[in-house]
Amino acid sequence: MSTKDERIPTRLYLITPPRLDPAGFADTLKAALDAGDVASLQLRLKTEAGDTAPADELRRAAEILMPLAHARNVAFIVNDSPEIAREMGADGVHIGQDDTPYKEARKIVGPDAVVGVTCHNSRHLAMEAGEAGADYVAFGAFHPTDTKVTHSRAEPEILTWWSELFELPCVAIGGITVENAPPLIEAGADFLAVSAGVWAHEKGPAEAVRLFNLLMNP
Ligand SMILES: Cc1ncc(COP(=O)(O)OP(=O)(O)O)c(N)n1
Ligand SMILES: Cc1nc(C(=O)O)sc1CCOP(=O)(O)O
Ligand SMILES: [Mg+2]
Repeated sequence: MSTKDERIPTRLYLITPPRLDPAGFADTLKAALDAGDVASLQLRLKTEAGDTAPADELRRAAEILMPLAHARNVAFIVNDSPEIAREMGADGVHIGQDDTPYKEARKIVGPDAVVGVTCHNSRHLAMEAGEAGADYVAFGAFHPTDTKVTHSRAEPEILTWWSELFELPCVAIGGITVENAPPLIEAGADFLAVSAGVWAHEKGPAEAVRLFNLLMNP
């Protein structure tokens, strides 16, 4: 088992606000991505009812936002839709337990794309996803969140358990802020997936990205 000092530093995985005007959001995104290291950006657009946004909305947002991410060496992940991920040339897709099943998603996006899977607080779901070929497993929610209605609560121990047993990266998600992030980093999260903790930070998204990076690369 590697000690904390030997570990590869945890990195930031940004998740877009669920509703946005891509042209109006572009400058905010550029400032956030220029403020520090960001591993990936997930395009997660939802209707008011919480369903996946219509395909044309996903397409337009990807057309505008993906080049900004790629210009800064930030991977662009599409949430929910492997078809849009493939069509737009995204770096991958994130699927939950109620989305396209892993095998089907992998067939659509191909062997070289990233496929991430929601595993809630389940060791079983994570081992199943890893066994199937997922590129990362996501555990959550670690804290209360207004961004998504959640039914599972994960504890930092699941990150330590995973990191000590498996090479596959693990992502922590759910209500993560600069203030509550340190125990998740310590526990072994390879990535912190954050939405409101960055976009709604009181000092602005760029400062939030800077502060998260201070935690991850002290
Ligand atoms: C990195 C990451 N982890 C978990 C989720 C949640 O996915 P899902 O359960 O499919 O819920 P929605 O995000 O689609 O509402 C995620 N998107 N990203
Ligand atoms: C998209 C998502 N999935 C979760 C899970 O528990 O699987 S929690 C969540 C919301 C993430 O946004 P914020 O950083 O604003 O809490
Ligand atoms: Mg989903």
